[in-house]
Amino acid sequence: MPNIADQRTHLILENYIGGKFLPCTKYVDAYDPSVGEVYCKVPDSDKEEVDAAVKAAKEAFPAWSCKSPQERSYVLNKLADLIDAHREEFAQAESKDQGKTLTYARTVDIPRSAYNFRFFASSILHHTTECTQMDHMGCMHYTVRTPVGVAGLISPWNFPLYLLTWKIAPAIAMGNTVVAKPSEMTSVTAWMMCKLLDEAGVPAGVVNVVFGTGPKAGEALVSHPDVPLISFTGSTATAQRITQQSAPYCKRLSMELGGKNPAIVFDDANLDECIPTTVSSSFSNQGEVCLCTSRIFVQKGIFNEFLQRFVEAARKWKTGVPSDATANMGALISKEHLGKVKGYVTIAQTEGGKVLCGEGVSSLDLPVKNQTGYFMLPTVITGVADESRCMQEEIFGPVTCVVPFENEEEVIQRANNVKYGLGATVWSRDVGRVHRVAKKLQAGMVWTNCWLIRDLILPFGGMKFSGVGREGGKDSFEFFTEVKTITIKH
Ligand SMILES: NC(=O)C1=CN([C@@H]2O[C@H](COP(=O)(O)OP(=O)(O)OC[C@H]3O[C@@H](n4cnc5c(N)ncnc54)[C@H](O)[C@@H]3O)[C@@H](O)[C@H]2O)C=CC1
Ligand SMILES: N/C(=C\C=C\C(=O)O)C(=O)O
Repeated sequence: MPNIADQRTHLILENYIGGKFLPCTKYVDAYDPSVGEVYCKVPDSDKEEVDAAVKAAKEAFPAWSCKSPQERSYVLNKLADLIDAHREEFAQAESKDQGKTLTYARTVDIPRSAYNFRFFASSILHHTTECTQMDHMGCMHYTVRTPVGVAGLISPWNFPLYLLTWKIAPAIAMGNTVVAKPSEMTSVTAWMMCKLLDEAGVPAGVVNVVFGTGPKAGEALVSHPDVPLISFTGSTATAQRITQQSAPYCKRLSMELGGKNPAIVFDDANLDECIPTTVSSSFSNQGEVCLCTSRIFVQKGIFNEFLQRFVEAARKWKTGVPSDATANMGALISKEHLGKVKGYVTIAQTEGGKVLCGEGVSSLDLPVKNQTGYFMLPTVITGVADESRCMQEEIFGPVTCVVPFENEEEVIQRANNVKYGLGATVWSRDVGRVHRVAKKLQAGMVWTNCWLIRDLILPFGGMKFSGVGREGGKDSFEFFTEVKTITIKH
């Protein structure tokens, strides 16, 4: 396994098709966001490479889909063990490729990537199907589930290995074969994972990874007639494009998209818990998490106290080089993305907002070699109207807005007043209120008095423009399998 952090020349990735690493004729550049320099060449795959990968996946399907759940489970567990055994190399690579802190990659991304395989290795052993009796007709009905075929998996750059394995693991556990396309900006850990597949016992062709851009490799996969199912995580705009492109083939789609997630803080909230958790929910992973809080509604009676304590805590949330063990936040993914996120701070000011800390208020303290990196301070804004762009659009960076509210009915209506519906947090000691509010919020996931505690057995996904369908436990089982009803007259 190469140590990416020690790489002195450009790393050159290869596609992984039919169990073989294959060079490409063209490449795109991938940057190290902490210095703003190219360090990796990623295959710029096109239809030809995608066709070859789909062919390999199609050929591998009959044998893999006939294996027992126990056999597939064994392979998935082995792969999880191998990722764990190489956890440090993976974490170093993820941090360099994505800009996130090494601590975050070590404690979140990579352990959870291994766990994705472990979780679906176990869950595939415990699924059951339905059976009903119709004695008056002398028959019984039951259902069977079979894998769908070649799954097309498209993943983004914010949790490169974690979100890719969140798709690969259930797909192959259920007996599908896959063609995956990671983000062209963060492809390294997917390539490293391919190096472990053979040793884990994944037969050639079961997992194929084609690297490249969305418009070329991504669209070739989406519009391939032999790929009946697409699981996608990324932006709403891309999801709309995928929906259009796959429409002629009536593909099965699962879409996990953006968010504009509210935190609602009632006046009886435990601020000692709420403030550090809301700082973390706003700025974790540089705010590059679909579930990050970006609108904080605080009840009027505690608004001033909350704001003062929240800004104080945000100022202590340290932006630093990814290897700095004391840093809470590393670099953003790209120069363009940094420009976009900073642009929202300017927009907020033109819309009457006041920047209380972060961008434009304090300056960054970074080593000389990192001054060309894509860093930004955690930024808190207040004084913006609900209709302002910062309160409506997904920023996907370390920028959050804090605004006051009067009462329960009003805040529910205001929290729901966006096109997204992914996650929300509610802070209150009143159990009745928590239940009422959680039920009325238009969000796929509501955390009360906490944030982002996950049980992978439960549904994950959003409503409105935040997604189509759910994944996790039973939902992944249903998405990655076809159901058939069989009737027997006895
Ligand atoms: N999980 C989430 O909610 C994420 C949301 N975003 C949002 O999206 C914005 C743009 O980020 P991008 O990286 O450009 O996201 P994106 O949606 O363009 O990219 C996600 C994946 O889709 C692929 N892709 C792009 N166009 C495609 C197409 N036409 N057909 C098939 N695949 C395609 C990309 O190559 C990548 O693998 C971010 O600023 C953020 O607001 C980005 C990443 C993750
Ligand atoms: N899907 C995303 C995050 C998932 C986090 C988790 O499972 O804990 C995203 O940011 O796209």
